[in-house]
Amino acid sequence: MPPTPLFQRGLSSSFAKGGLESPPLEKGGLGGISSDTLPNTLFWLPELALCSQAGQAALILTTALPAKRETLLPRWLAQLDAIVPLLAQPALDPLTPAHLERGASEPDFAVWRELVNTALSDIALARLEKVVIGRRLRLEGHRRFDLTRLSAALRYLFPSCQVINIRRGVSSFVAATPERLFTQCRDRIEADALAGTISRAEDAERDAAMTLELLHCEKNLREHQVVVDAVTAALRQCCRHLDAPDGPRILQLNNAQHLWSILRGQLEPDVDVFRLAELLHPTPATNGQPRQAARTWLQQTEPLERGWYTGAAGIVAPDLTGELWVLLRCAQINDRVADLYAGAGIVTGSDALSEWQETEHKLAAMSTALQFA
Ligand SMILES: C=C(O[C@H]1C=CC=C(C(=O)O)[C@@H]1O)C(=O)O
Repeated sequence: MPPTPLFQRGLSSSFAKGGLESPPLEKGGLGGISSDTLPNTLFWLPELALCSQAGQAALILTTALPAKRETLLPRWLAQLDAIVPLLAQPALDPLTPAHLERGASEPDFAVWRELVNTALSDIALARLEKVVIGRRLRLEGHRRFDLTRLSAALRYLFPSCQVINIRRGVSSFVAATPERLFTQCRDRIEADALAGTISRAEDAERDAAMTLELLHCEKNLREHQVVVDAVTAALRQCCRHLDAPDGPRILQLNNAQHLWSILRGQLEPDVDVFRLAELLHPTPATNGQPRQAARTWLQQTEPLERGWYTGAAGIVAPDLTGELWVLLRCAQINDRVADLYAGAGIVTGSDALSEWQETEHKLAAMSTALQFA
């Protein structure tokens, strides 16, 4: 029986929320960025936070000092009066699925094929072991996307994923990600290694055969092992004890199935969420291996501004422990326009067309949900 996870998959407590784009902290700070765009790092300290964990609930109230007690209490009570009824709101009536216009892919397939072949040559020359190439697809709706409905659709379609919705002015970044960077609870850490993908089949027998195929596919197992090794090496730098990797097992989503290992360890004292993010992000599930060579390769070769795609977002508790998720299966949304992102890991044995098809399956996660938004 697999060990019980520290937290169920999902944000289980909430205090400060943070996020960063990928690669983090390389394109200047927050200064000069309008409130309608997503800067490279965001950190929110909510005035009201409702937490529930292990059967206990708490309300955390925060204010900037100096503050007057006489005005603070009525303000918090008014905010609670406004928020609490929203928690019990009935589900929205479903909309009919909308047709979405498919726009350009950046890169298109011809350029993608060249990129994959360049990556394969660099891998053959031992400049890289693995690199994850990303693409962006624009979809346009006939109505303005409703983000509440979108989150509801994503939660329904992807119950094992973490739905993240970062709103800033007219621009939003939404993800239903299957990949947790880590969960830290006191001195324990759990991190996901998620890499190696096959699609799903409608027919149950065929679907089961595909699962077996993935579990025994040499190329996918190698692609996965690169991530397990890199996460293990990162955790060794901050753990006094590491369990043997738990996996690979299969994580099944309705549009794809992945090889998934969980890495667990006991942390050295005083390791906080920021140190863990620095050590673990980005893993070779989104960047490549060796880390710096892959990052340089992507900066020089990938014709794409990734923005928040492959960045990370999550929560930081008052004791500076927390949980971060990798921003995958995501879209940047502005009114009726959504830019969807997906990528695929390239290792020896990868083929441009199958990797492209894999990104199509990954993009389908968000495009399906957007039809109902
Ligand atoms: C980079 C993505 O997925 C990662 C996570 C799971 C499987 C992956 C793969 O098989 O390539 C990727 O490493 C993405 O969804 O854009």
